[in-house]
This record gives sequence, structure tokens and C-alpha cells, in this order.
Amino acid sequence: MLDISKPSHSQEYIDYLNAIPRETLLTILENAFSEIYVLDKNGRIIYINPAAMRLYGVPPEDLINKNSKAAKKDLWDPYSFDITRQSHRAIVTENIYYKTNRSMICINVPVYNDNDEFELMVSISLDNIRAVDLSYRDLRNPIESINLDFSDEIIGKSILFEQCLTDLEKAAKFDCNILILGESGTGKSYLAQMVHERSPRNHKPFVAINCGAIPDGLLESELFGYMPGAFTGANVKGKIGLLKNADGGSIFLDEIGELSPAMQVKILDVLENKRFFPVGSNKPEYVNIRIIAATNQNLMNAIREKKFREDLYWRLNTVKVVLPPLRKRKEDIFYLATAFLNDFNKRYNTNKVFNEKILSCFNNYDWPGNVRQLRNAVERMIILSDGIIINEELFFRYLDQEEDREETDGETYNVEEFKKQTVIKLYAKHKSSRAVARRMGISQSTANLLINKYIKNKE
Ligand SMILES: Nc1ncnc2c1ncn2[C@@H]1O[C@H](COP(=O)(O)OP(=O)(O)OP(=O)(O)O)[C@@H](O)[C@H]1O
Repeated sequence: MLDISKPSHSQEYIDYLNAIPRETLLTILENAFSEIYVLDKNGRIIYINPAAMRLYGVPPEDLINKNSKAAKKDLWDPYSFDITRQSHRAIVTENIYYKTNRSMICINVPVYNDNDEFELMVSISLDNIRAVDLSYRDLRNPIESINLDFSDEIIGKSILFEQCLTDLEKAAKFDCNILILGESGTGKSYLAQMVHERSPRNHKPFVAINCGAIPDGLLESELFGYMPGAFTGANVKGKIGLLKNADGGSIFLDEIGELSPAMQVKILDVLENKRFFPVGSNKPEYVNIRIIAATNQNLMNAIREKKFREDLYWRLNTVKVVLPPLRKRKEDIFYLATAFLNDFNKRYNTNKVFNEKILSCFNNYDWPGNVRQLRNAVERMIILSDGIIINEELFFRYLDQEEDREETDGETYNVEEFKKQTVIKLYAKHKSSRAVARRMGISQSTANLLINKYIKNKE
């Protein structure tokens, strides 16, 4: 327990303190490395120093005068004001800052007036010094700090995604086939692996194969194996296929919609009779295997067009889960982006944070490449950013680069539309090209060009 008995200074020292110029005191506060955070008796934030920007990317201007409970929402946890106010002692909390997934030690001190009434809470937050200054490695006895690792967690809190997760977690416990549908990059392979890991088969192999990436003949010998001399160029000893290798475990058939009609019949045989024929053999082999299949194609259309067997479809989809695209679960963008930030910070030994504006830019974008694209954007911005803060300017650059890609590979990224909507929204709100420039992190002349292009020329 920390003793916080009131400071009882000599009169001489009090006079000295009173003579310190206000500017000097402010300079001290504003330059303190640790975050200093002061709440009044109602929990209103009355002072916060710029370290807040380093810790969780929010400028003091955006926090000041706000009720701390509302301001902290989605930024950090736990909430220490209520308990500190009643405690008559310093309360030490270990807070998690979601944007960086880092834990911080916060020391919250209640301050009482002469009538013993609660007046202020003065807090300091100490971040993970190891992440900031790696020179500690030169010391003999480095201080062990707390560093939580969330990397094994499946990220996503939106209702749509949680529903998928709950269904998959339930299905994982049963030995049923599962069909996972969803656009490219929504996490189908990732969740297929989760199903296996949470199933009773988790001590046996998980084998994944992309049915669309391998020519038909090769796919058959990869999956079922082949007998010695089965075809020209075959290994003289024959080969054991992936199905046999995965015996007892799970096999993930990605891009199942790409299977040829002949392979569809063979997979149906595996599903119905738990058997297959290695290439060049008439003798069936039996396996105990669970099949998880995925595709980004519309299988019902494929059935209508007679490209996919209906009996196979119904066999595969004992449990069917359709993963929503990222644009339909925008609540998850924040958590995914910060988790990727944290992962790449670890991988590249950096300590970067997002500013507030970039997070709202993430939310306004459609993410045609879904979670995979978000991950890629975060990694690229960590690598290309100069300072500790990753700002919206970098994100606009990322979008510009992807726009170039659109011209070369024909993929559709609606970057122009996104930029246009952002300019229109900001200009409607601030009515000034300077504000648009500042908010978008671009020069004022570029902002003027965009305003003329999207707004004024249309009027
Ligand atoms: N909920 C999630 N939490 C953390 N990472 C995720 C999540 N969903 C997807 N990812 C990551 O996003 C990337 C793309 O996911 P994945 O390969 O599973 O997509 P997919 O739907 O199988 O794509 P495709 O159809 O193109 O094969 C991977 O790096 C994966 O780790």
C-alpha cells in the first residue's frame, strides 16, 4: 500500500513553489515521459499531458473536459476512478490499452481538501519501458515487465462474426462436416484451423489443401496417393496421400467449388464411405477423417449451372457458416487493426501506434480484400512510417498504391470513391480546405484540388 499522506512543506518551500513561473510548471508537465492524467471530483478530465498521444494515439485536445468513463470507452480498461475516489490511498491498476494491446501500470492517487472531501484524482501511467528503450538489454538484471499476449485469440466482437464463431465452436465438438463460405480474405482457412484445434481430433494432424491451385490429376495423387509405377514419372515406391497422412485428424479442402466433376465423385465417396482409391489401385483404403471445406463461390449458383453436385453440397454442409465481409462488421476493424499492429510491432521490434483519425478512415473504407488486406495495410504502414505515430496520410498513400494496382491487375478497389466521400464529408463539416487538409494529412493545395474536383465543379 502506498502512503499518500498530504505533503507538509515548510513555509519557505511553499513560497519557493509559488514563485515558480506557470510556464515552467507547464513545461515540466507537458514534457514528462509518463502520462499524467488528472480528473476532478466528478470524473471529468481536467488535464492530460501529450504522453497520452504516445500511449494510445489520442491527442489531449480530444480528451480534455470529457467525462473519463465515456472517454475511456474502447481505449482502456479497467476503470479506476470510482475505486480510487473512495480509497484514501493510491490504487495501482494494470490497464490494458486496446489500441496497442499493451499493459500499462497506472498509479492513481486521490487528493482530498482540508475538509477531507475528495477533490482530484492524479494518475500517472507507466508504459512498457522495454518496448520503448531496448538498451535495457545491456543491463545485467533487466526488469521483467508484464506483457500480455493475445495472439492466440480469434479477433472479432461484432454480432455477425460472433454468431459464426459460436456456431463453429459448437460444431467443433461434434464430428460433423463443416462448410465455410465467405469472400476471399474473410478468415475461412484461419477458422478451419481453429475448428480443428478445438475439436477432439486436435492431437492428430490438420492438413490443408487448396483444390483450386492444383491441376486435377495432381490433386488426385496428392489427396489419395498412388501405387508404385502408377504413372510415368511416379516414385517407384509409390506415395502416401494427404488423406492417409491426416488419418484421425481433419482435412481442410479450400476452394472446394473448383473441384472437377470427377474429383467431386471421389470426395463424395470419402464422405459417404470413408474410403478412397490410391491412383493405380483397385483396393480401397479406409480413413477416419473429418472434412472442413470452404469456398468463396456461390455454390447454389454452381449447382444450378450443373457445375457442382447437389449431393456433395448437402453432404459437406452439415453445418454451414457464412463469414461476413469486413465492410459488414466494421466494429471488428478496430480490434483486428490493433491486434495486427501489436503483432507486427513485436515482429519488427517497433513501438508504433495509430492516431485517432486513421481509425475512422479504416472504418470508412470498404476493404475489398477483407481481413487479409487490413493485415497487409497495417504491416506496410508500420514499415513505411517514419515516426512512432501511424497517421491517415500513410493510409491514403496505401490506397493510392492499391489504386495503381487496380490499373495493372484489374482488381476493383474503390479508392477514388472512398477519397471523394471523405473529402465531401470533411468539407461539409468544417467548410475549410485547411481543415480538410489537416484531417486528411495532405497539403492544403491538394485539399483544394480535391474540393474543386468533387464539390465545387459539381455545383
Ligand atoms: N478473426 C481473425 N483474427 C485474426 N486474424 C484473422 C482473422 N480472420 C482472418 N485473419 C487473418 O487474415 C488473413 C486471411 O485469412 P484467411 O487466409 O483465413 O482467409 P480466407 O477466407 O481463407 O481467404 P481465401 O478465400 O482467399 O483463401 C490471414 O492472415 C488470417 O490469419
